[in-house]
Amino acid sequence: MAVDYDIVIIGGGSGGLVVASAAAQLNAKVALVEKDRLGGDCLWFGCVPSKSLLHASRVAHEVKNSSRFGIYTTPPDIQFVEATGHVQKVISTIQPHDSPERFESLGVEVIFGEGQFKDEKTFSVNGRDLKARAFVVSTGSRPKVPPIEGLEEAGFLTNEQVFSLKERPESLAVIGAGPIGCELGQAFHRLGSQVTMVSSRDHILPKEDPEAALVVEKQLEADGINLLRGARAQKVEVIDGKKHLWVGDEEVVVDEILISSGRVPNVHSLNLAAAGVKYNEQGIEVNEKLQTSNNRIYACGDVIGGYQFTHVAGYEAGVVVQNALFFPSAKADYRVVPWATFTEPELARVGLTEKQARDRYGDDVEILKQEFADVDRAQAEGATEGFAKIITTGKGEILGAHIVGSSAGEIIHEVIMAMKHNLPVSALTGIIHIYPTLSEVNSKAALQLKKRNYAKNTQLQNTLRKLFGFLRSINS
Ligand SMILES: Cc1cc2nc3c(=O)[nH]c(=O)nc-3n(C[C@H](O)[C@H](O)[C@H](O)COP(=O)(O)OP(=O)(O)OC[C@H]3O[C@@H](n4cnc5c(N)ncnc54)[C@H](O)[C@@H]3O)c2cc1C
Ligand SMILES: NC(=O)c1ccc[n+]([C@@H]2O[C@H](COP(=O)([O-])OP(=O)(O)OC[C@H]3O[C@@H](n4cnc5c(N)ncnc54)[C@H](O)[C@@H]3O)[C@@H](O)[C@H]2O)c1
Repeated sequence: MAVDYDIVIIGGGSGGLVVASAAAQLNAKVALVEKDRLGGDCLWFGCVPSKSLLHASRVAHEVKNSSRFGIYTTPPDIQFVEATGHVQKVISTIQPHDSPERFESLGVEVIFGEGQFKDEKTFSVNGRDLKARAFVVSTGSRPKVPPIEGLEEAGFLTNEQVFSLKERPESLAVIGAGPIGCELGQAFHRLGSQVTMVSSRDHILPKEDPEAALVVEKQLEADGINLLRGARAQKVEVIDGKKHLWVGDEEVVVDEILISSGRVPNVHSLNLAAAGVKYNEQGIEVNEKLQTSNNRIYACGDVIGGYQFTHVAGYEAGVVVQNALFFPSAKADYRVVPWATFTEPELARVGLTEKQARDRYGDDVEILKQEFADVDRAQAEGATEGFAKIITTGKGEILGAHIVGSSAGEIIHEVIMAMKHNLPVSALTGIIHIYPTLSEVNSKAALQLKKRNYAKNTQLQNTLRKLFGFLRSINS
């Protein structure tokens, strides 16, 4: 039986919008179902507002600390509402790119509504039954709220409310020290809130290289953030308008609580069972072609768990477009997935950690670590905290990289390029780096393998010693 659409996409965020625009530009018949606004978390409550707020907070910090460069100012007068005004301005400048009008102009039928699967071949929304050759579920994720006694009654913020606050909370407890907690904790603290961060682990950013995460942790504490490690909030109570939070033996009294303790996939209202789509707590189960247990239905982005980043949702969307519109042969390849946490200093990563590398490659692992303090540009800018750590095999195959420091999220790209194209680490010393740039941290790290191998090669050293001796002896 004929169907109306080549592809019906459910969820118009980072993943769904890429599928929609690519499919429409390939002349497929496309419908996009969105329950709220196009743009998803990244535009409204995620990447865009968080990076805009972080920038404002970084400026405040720079002004406050400018005396180290001989620039004296009065303490900055931070108008919080104007800083969040900057955030909203950035969102509205970017938003037209994700607007219904733009997608309609590409030929996408945009349907606003929250629908459900009726059966294995039908998605029903606003009383209409949509039948398609393929469906894509890209409904994203939402904040996971931990079971803390009294939290619901006391009220709390998540990333969905925090960017539209009209007043700065004078004090803020941040529950969870992953990327959301660290980025927003630092931003609010630098904009004038007194921040207490509660980390269930002994260190912040537990998914990162521990040594690199420690550099960020030290900066958060140097900023003045009160970090409670290895602790969980148990109870909240509102007393005289303040939120009293019990964390182990400590009682923390704050104006607001921000929850940043992980994400849950948006699967529940879709009636996935009717479509034969399996899911678990992490999200929808997919194979490497991003097909669900119903091979006509694909899924991508946060809703499949895994790497929850905008650029990964976009990458997966590309795989889905190929497979859903044509023959399903493309496989998602996660060998080289980079990301960054945009605190100051930034922490960027690609590939394996030191531990993962040692688990897989045993003793055949080299750690090439270069401190920013030995990079001239870092000295010039007073940005000497941090390092680049490139992990390779003895022969120089790049297994991973962890850069913590100023602009780490930018600097890491040449390592990503080398790794993706299977270039050895020597490729990073084989190009001329502009002097003085922070990117020299990569070539300096990479050079260490060459030096280390030369230091081990006593035969070559002796040969060269003899050769130069001979050349000197015949030089008249
Ligand atoms: C505070 C914060 C900061 C972040 N910073 C970064 C960053 O700097 N870099 C980065 O790469 N990633 C960042 N992320 C992660 C990034 O936002 C997500 O990985 C990305 O948005 C996932 O894209 P997605 O398409 O899966 O979901 P989304 O972009 O969230 O899109 C899902 C869409 O589906 C819609 N939807 C949900 N349920 C239904 C339904 N039943 N029917 C119809 N529509 C539905 C939603 O309304 C939404 O529009 C951040 C996240 C947060 C929370
Ligand atoms: N710069 C970026 O790319 C960026 C920024 C923000 C978010 N993100 C994405 O969003 C995802 C979600 O971020 P997140 O920070 O919410 O989640 P996360 O899962 O990465 O970190 C949450 C942390 O909270 C801790 N935690 C859980 N319950 C707790 C409790 N009751 N008390 C104290 N700590 C508790 C967890 O152990 C964990 O370390 C990230 O994994 C990332 O993929 C990316």
